[in-house]
Amino acid sequence: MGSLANQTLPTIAFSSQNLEVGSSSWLSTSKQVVLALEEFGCFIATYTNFSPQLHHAIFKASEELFDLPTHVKMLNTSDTPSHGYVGQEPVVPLYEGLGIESSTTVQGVDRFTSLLWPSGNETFREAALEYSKVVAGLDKVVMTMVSEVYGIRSAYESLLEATSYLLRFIKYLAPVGDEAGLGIVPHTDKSFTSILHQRQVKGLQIMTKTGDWVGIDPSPSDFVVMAGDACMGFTNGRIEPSYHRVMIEGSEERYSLGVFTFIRDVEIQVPEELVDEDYPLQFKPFDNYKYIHFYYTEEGRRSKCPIRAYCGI
Ligand SMILES: O=C(O)CCC(=O)C(=O)O
Ligand SMILES: [Fe+2]
Repeated sequence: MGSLANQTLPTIAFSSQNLEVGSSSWLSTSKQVVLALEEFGCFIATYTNFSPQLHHAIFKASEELFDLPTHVKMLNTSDTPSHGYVGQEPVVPLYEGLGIESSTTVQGVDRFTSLLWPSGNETFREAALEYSKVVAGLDKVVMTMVSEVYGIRSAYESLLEATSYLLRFIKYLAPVGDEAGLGIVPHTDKSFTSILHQRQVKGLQIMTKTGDWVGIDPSPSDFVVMAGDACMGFTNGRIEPSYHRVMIEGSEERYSLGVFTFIRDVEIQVPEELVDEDYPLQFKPFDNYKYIHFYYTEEGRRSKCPIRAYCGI
């Protein structure tokens, strides 16, 4: 238990062949997606719509962002915990992150860019918007597949309309000394879904149902697609969120990116199709953002399964 297992997560390729909704390869990929999410809460997606140019552009933009003085980065504030600038935290001293809310919209990206670069930064702006849109496209494909397999397309489509995207830029310092350093504590995301992308330096680890940590190697075309706590509340417990952490080794800084989806202004409710004898109703309707605030209370922090503590039946 707790060791680093020599195991790999399922890898699923998303190419022009299986992206055609309703085609036979789309259906078989959908089943693979659901199996992977039910077993691991996540999987590795290789996405052909993602170009190496965009990979380079977004990480160059990230370096430029982190090179700004700390007092400028701290301008990135938010009403929602962990959505704005986080850095120099005693529990995770290697971690630094910034977030763009509504990052698939011109307004969201413009607001962030002009706050940090008052005289503008066109290359950053373009890379952030393009990256968010491409990754949001992958998220939509994945969740449409899940909703098709579960027979809940219309329930998912209502949530899709209310989806808000948060793009987080993350940087970890190299640990001092030879020991691996904790980059981010073991946790599940408070999101509906999360899509992570890493550059060069590995560090992301996922816990399997047998309690082993599995490391995920970075690749320029790979994304880690994860279910968050809100997805468990929607799927009536069928898909459990992925428990993960970051351990940093070696002398290189690590850069990663996360696109997190959250459902805004409408309550997440278990579709009636997902309630049966095997899965009696497990969650009351809940608000994704109120849930985040609950998580940051004493009770939320102490709870072993905060989503059940918040709205479990
Ligand atoms: O840096 C990573 O790869 C993971 C980040 C993460 O888990 C998070 O921001 O919630
Ligand atoms: Fe996470």
